[in-house]
Amino acid sequence: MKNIVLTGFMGSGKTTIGKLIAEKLDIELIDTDSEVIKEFGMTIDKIFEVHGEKKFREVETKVIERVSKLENVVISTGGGVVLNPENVKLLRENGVIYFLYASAESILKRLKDDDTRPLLKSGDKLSNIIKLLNMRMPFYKNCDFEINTDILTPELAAEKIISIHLAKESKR
Ligand SMILES: Nc1ncnc2c1ncn2[C@@H]1O[C@H](COP(=O)(O)OP(=O)(O)O)[C@@H](O)[C@H]1O
Ligand SMILES: O=C(O)C1=C[C@@H](OP(=O)(O)O)[C@@H](O)[C@H](O)C1
Ligand SMILES: [Mg+2]
Repeated sequence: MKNIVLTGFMGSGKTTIGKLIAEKLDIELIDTDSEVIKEFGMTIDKIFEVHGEKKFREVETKVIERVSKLENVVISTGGGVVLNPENVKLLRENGVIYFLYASAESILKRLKDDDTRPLLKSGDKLSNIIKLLNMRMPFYKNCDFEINTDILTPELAAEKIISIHLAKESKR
C-alpha cells in the first residue's frame, strides 16, 4: 500500500488523526516531529531555542529522506514540511498526500493553551496563525486530497481518509 501522508497547519490534527489511522489499519505511524526529537534528544521547543529553525529544517529533511523510502505506513508531518519542495517530491514517491484543512479560528481554539509550538509562542496568537496560514496555503493546496477537519471529529476524519485511500489503492 502507498503511504498515507498527512500535511497541514499546526493544530490541524496530523498527529492525532495519524495515530487513529495507524491503529485502525494496524500499520506503523511515523511522526516526523518525533523522529526529529529523537535525533536531537530534546523537545521541538528546545531545538528551536538552542539550534534555531534552520538546523531544525535540515534535520527534518534528513528524516523525510529516510521515512519517504518506507511503504505501507502513515506519515504525520510537521506543519512546515511542505515548505521545501524536495520534501514533497520525496513524500509523493511512495505516498498519497492528504491535506488536513483547519480554519484559523479552529486552530486557535485547539492551540490556545499550547506552548510546545515555538512559531506561535510570541505575539498575538490569532494574528500569527492568520499570517502564517495565508502564506502557507498554496503549499498545503499542493496535495492529492483535502480534508476539512473543522466539520469532522478526529475519528471521522481518520475514517474518511482510510476510505479514500483504500478505494484509490483498489484501483491501482
Ligand atoms: N478534528 C478535530 N476536531 C477537534 N479537535 C481536534 C481535531 N483534530 C485535532 N484536534 C485537537 O487539536 C490539538 C492539536 O492536534 P495535533 O494532532 O497535535 O495537531 P498537529 O499534529 O496537526 O499539530 C489536539 O489537542 C487535538 O486533540
Ligand atoms: O508548522 C511548523 O512550522 C511546525 C509545526 C510543528 O509540528 P505540528 O504541525 O505537528 O504542530 C513542528 O514541526 C514545529 O513546531 C514547526
Ligand atoms: Mg503534530
